[in-house]
Amino acid sequence: MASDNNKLSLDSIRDSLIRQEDTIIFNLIERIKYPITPTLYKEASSSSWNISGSLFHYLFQETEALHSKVGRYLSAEENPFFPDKLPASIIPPSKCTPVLHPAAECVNVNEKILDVYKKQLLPLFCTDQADDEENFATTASCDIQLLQALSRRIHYGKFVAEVKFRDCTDQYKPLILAKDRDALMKLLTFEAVEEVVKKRVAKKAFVFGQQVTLNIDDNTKEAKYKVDPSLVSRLYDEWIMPLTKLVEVEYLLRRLD
Ligand SMILES: O=C(O)C(=O)C[C@]1(C(=O)O)C=C[C@@H](O)C=C1
Repeated sequence: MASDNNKLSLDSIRDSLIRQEDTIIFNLIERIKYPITPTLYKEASSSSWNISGSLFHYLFQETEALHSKVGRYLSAEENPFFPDKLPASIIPPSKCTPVLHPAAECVNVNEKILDVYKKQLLPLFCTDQADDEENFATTASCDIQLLQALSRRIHYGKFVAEVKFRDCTDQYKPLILAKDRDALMKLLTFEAVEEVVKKRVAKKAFVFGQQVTLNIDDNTKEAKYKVDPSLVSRLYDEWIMPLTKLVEVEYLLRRLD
């Protein structure tokens, strides 16, 4: 969708952001089935595993390398976490006209996303602090899928910014030329939209995280949810939307290069 210039509108981009909420919430529910598993993220040098860095880092880098070979990062919607380590794609690039300005390639906030994920999000969502040795690989695979979904959503800010720039070039141009970050941030912010996003993701977390049973008596029991809806709302409020807006500003600042 985001590679089709004709269909580019703020509504279509927002529809995609809404659909991506489902992916993020389902991936979050999958990841928090497992405990935090701190050993996964520790340097493996002290263990008998023959790798440098942590097991999580090793699996993530190898996963990205494999995905790169089959063309994942040729898509403007995908942004690698380890851009310096990617092998070339065996698939040729698409012949479609790119939607984004070429400077989009320089905007990548994955380092920040990874830092926030390990230091703030995992401790917030995973209530069990233990290790689950039997599920190291499965847990790390869940991390990778969730991080890729978060990264895709946050970097979608480039498409949002492109549409806003095309729709209101006269308003954006002087602010870009003046490199006025604060004014750009103000112009691209829609507080009413953000309020709706926060409410909708909480409702989705509530609906997707319910225990579904066929027994009518179970409805009277106290409901248990797989993820706390208020935390999902906070995830969007404190991390996902601010980082999306950061991507929007960074993209706009380069839009006239
Ligand atoms: O929908 C937009 O206009 C966006 O820029 C996306 C988004 C978001 O991240 O959801 C970010 C900033 C706006 O204030 C509202 C929503």
